Amino acid sequence: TGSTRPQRLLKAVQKNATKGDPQSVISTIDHFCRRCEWAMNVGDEKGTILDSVVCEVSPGSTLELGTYCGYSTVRIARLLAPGTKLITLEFNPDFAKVARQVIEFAGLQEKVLLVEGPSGDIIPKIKEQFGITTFDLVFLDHWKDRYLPDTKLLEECGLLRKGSVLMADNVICPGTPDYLAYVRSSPKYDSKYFKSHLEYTKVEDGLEKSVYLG
Ligand SMILES: Oc1cc(-c2ccc(F)cc2)cc2cncnc12
Ligand SMILES: [Mg+2]
Repeated sequence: TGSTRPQRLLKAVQKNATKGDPQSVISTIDHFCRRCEWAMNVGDEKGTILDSVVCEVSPGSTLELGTYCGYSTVRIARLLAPGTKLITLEFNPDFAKVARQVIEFAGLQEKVLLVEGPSGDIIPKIKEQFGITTFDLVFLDHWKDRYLPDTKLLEECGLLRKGSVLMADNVICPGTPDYLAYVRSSPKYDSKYFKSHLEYTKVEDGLEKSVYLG
């Protein structure tokens, strides 16, 4: 049987990137997606915006919803201060299998905890299982119909604090209308749209940055 797109992306990383060099892993995946096969990574254009927010927040604790092949996991983890960690949740076991290898190839496995399973089931267990009080930064990049319920779950589970930053991918394409309406109308959030493009294309997309006001 043939390989999958994530497996072909992993092969490209193993062949062309430099072990232990996160930037080479990022550049290799971007090149693969532009020249060989499009894949749903946040990409280089939106990735640069994400990088700037990660640096601004300089998070002690980070949550990523939706790992896929680990591209944004590597982007974020490479910027984290020593001793700080990123928890990333992935529902699809085949994606998780590839992501673990990409993250390890980048040499970032000590900074990343990849947890397999549905975000709605895992989020309520995070405090007790991983000793997290609150998240300083959350990157939402999973199924679009989970953005709003998972955000409400993070609130209810006391995983957000005054100043916690939510960064949401794909708020235009594929689009997350219920999530956008919520963070833009709720008095609990201060929300801002960063206009960009769908990864590796000219189609409009963007990131929504929402600061939790408590
Ligand atoms: O960044 C993304 C893009 C797309 C996507 C797929 C097909 C298409 F035509 C347009 C956009 C889907 C995603 C699912 N999960 C997380 N991120 C995604
Ligand atoms: Mg995305």
